[in-house]
Amino acid sequence: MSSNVNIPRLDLNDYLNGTAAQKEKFSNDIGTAFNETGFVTITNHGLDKDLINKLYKEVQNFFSLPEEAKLKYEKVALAGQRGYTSKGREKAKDSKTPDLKEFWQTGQYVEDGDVIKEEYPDNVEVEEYPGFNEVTKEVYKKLEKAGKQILNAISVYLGLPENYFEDKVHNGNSILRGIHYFPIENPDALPPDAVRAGAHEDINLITLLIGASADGLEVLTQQGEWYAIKAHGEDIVVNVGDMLQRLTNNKLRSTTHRVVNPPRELMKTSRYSVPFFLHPKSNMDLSCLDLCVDAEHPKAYDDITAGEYLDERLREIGLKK
Ligand SMILES: O=C(O)CCC(=O)C(=O)O
Ligand SMILES: [Fe+2]
Repeated sequence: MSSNVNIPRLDLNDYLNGTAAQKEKFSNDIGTAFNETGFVTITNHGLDKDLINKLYKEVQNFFSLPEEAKLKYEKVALAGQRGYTSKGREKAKDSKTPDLKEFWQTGQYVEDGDVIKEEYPDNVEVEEYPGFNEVTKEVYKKLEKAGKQILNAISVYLGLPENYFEDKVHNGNSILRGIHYFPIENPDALPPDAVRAGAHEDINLITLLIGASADGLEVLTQQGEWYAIKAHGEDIVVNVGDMLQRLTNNKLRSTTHRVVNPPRELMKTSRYSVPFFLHPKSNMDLSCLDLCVDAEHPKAYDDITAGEYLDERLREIGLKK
């Protein structure tokens, strides 16, 4: 494995409360890493240890419910965008075999009277565990806030106004996803290509991932090697998604990543993780930014809105018919 993989550990507090020099360094470091590996880890992101522990406890509670109880919350007609998605439904874009996971999705809470609320399905509430609904809401709001702060830093790196994304992500179509990679009782019965999460790129602008309960996340480096991400304790992992790669005409990279199966002796254990997929509103124009297009970097993508792009991608991963 190559040793010069640039996945820096950055302190968000440097950007928010630091000196002008610390702020500038944060923007440059995150921009450079997003240009090279597409991944960073972030400390001081606004979620404390107790909140993260509570989140994992509630996520485990929910997935421990019997399958019939969970299926009450499955909304196939909503393309899994809210509530529960059962085992075997989602696969990576270029894969035929579904991922070895089940998940829950919480969407935007529009609480300021914005008419955009009509565009979004209501969130689904878990009756058995009221604490699940409370903690997912709190985590959604805190990760959304951290995500907006990170987008400000990226805007500065790109030479855009610091608030470039503000109106585009306000009440945006972001999703908090609680994932359970379930135990495999009989590994020999698995299709040979069955993995926890097949190699993929995220669809959205940026993803903020709360440290998973076990190893397994790997990123594909520019040298074509798989590199294991190790997040320390409460750090979050932040990566670029395809919408930001498109907008920046490939200046920021949406890096391929996957979640590998555990070694055989750990196959009967669960893995939990909670990514937050930060999306803009559906009307955001994802046409490549003029300042990312020049003779050396000709425009690589057709113009599209975020809403059109999301529909295209949900079809490719099997969630939308
Ligand atoms: O579970 C993880 O560590 C990553 C999950 C992921 O990449 C995704 O859901 O897009
Ligand atoms: Fe991902």
